[in-house]
Amino acid sequence: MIKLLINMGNVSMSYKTKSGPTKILHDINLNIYKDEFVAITGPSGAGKTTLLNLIGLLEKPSGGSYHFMGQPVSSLSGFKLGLIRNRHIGFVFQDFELINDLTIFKNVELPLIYGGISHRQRIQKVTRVLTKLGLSKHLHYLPVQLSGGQQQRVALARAMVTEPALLICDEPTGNLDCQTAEVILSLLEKLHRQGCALVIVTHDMKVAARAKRIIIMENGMIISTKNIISQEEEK
Ligand SMILES: Nc1ncnc2c1ncn2[C@@H]1O[C@H](COP(=O)(O)OP(=O)(O)OP(=O)(O)O)[C@@H](O)[C@H]1O
Repeated sequence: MIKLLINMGNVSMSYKTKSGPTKILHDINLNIYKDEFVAITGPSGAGKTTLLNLIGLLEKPSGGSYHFMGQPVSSLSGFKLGLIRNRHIGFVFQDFELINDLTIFKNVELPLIYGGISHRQRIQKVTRVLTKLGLSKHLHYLPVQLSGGQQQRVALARAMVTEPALLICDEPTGNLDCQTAEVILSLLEKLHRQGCALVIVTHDMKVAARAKRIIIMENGMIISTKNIISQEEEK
């Protein structure tokens, strides 16, 4: 198993705008290892989601080098990136992003269908993960029939079902009340203890403080990195 999941060297990201290319991320240097729990925080517009999209292989950097599990991202095809995402990365978003006309079971089954997993194994895996998250009685419900916290647990189940090496969460508790947010955070921490690397974008410093390392962004740059265990400023 490769220990270094993410290796970014001087990564930049530009978007085309009417007035020409606009650089959103500058000189991002970042390593994330397989046993890490990292929070990314910073003001609105700092580039957190853009960085998360790069980490999660949803977009390719405009410059610099990015290796995911040792593989150079810029030279991989969209198809290959899709396979890596399906196999190794789970995503959880603020607004759950469940498919509203599919049952809970089918929502969670989807990444396994894309991954070519057999019908028998899919039933086992989906039932197991939904039971683990306390949703065994809701397999045939539609997302709208569940509370926000339950929907986020379904989203978490969908992200976990492929047993990814890395879980990427964009404001996972942003739409939840404190108590429900705590349930989701505890589940994420449990997943991390079981060996899944976590990267969370959050505005909430109480959420960020649960991580082992906090990365603070401003104006498209990483301005500081704080290691929570040693309380030591690295930069
Ligand atoms: N597709 C795009 N085209 C052009 N500009 C973009 C695009 N996506 C993001 N941006 C710009 O990049 C900057 C960073 O956006 P990003 O969403 O990464 O910030 P953020 O730190 O996640 O903000 P927030 O906390 O408000 O979600 C913003 O100025 C945004 O307008």
